[in-house]
Amino acid sequence: MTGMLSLSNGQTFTGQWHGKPTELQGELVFFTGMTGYEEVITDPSYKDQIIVFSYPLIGQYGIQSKHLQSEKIQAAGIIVSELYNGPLEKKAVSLSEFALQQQVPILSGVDTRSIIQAVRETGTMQSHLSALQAAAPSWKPIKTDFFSDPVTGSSIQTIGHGDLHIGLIDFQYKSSILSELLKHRCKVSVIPYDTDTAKLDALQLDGLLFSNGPGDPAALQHLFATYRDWAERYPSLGICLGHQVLASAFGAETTKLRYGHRGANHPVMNVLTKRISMSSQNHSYVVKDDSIENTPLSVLYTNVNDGSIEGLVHPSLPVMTVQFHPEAAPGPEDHFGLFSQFLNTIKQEKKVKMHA
Ligand SMILES: NC(=O)CC[C@H](N)C(=O)O
Repeated sequence: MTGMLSLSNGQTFTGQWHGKPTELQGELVFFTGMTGYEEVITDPSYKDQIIVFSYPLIGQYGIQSKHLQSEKIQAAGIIVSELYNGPLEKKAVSLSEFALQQQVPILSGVDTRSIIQAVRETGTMQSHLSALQAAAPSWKPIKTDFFSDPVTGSSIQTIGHGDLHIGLIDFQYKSSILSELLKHRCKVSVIPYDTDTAKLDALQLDGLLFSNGPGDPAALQHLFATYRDWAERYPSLGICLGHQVLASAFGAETTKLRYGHRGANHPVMNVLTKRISMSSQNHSYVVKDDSIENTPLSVLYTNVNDGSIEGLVHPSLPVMTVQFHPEAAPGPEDHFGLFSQFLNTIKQEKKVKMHA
């Protein structure tokens, strides 16, 4: 079956449709990593987006549940140049089978280089995928607020055992972030992002990890004062959306990049050591450079390609944030050490308190 992708700048692309015939709209973003499609399509930060993969062959190793970042495909649609469907290792299901089960369409056989060029030239766009080759209906605005409804029905879940008890502030965390904490033998409480401060305090946590998440961090503005209070009282690490939210809580502003950073080889520099390392990234928004002066925070990491802010640190509190993904999944493991650094800081704080 033939399918069509229409972009809001008027360009259209036809390819082969995989899945039930349907049509849908979503923000079109591109991922440049050569591997890692299992992690990418299930990463909740890609919620409702249509992902174009720049690597020309996708599906080579099927889908294995251990790599998934959440219980389902979060992307609204998947676009690839060539789709591989087998043969595969016994344990793996094919990407197209997995997507079919979850009713997420794949468009293959498309000129992904031209699509990505269009996104780079026009910037992130609304796009329409259709099996019926129907023209796009009138464009809906891109959904960027995933946090306006209160979290109902979710409660605090505690997982694992260990000396340190970490609160994972849940903006729809990637499972690899939780696994990193569990690997370091932490007890982790997953805390809905709009939990009452009294409930959070009752857990007697040793530190907070503000998770990644979809959409615009400004959608959480109503909670910035609360997060600042938490970060001033608990050692805190922010990852991606968590970084943007903590920066905003301390007075910074965020803005949307033209087409975002999504890939597995984004070089970042530690401005103190001048050391450059490779990072995994998936974001549209960044903390605005000139807004840092309104905060107590200072820049610790910058992006080598475009100079944007990649990490912040508080001068006197144990608060650190990174725009990139230290948990990788997918991507380089250069920043796994940030988890031990965060946990060692907490241990030091605890010692200081014990002897005070
Ligand atoms: N991975 C994330 O946490 C993404 C953060 C935010 N939704 C952005 O696109 O910038």
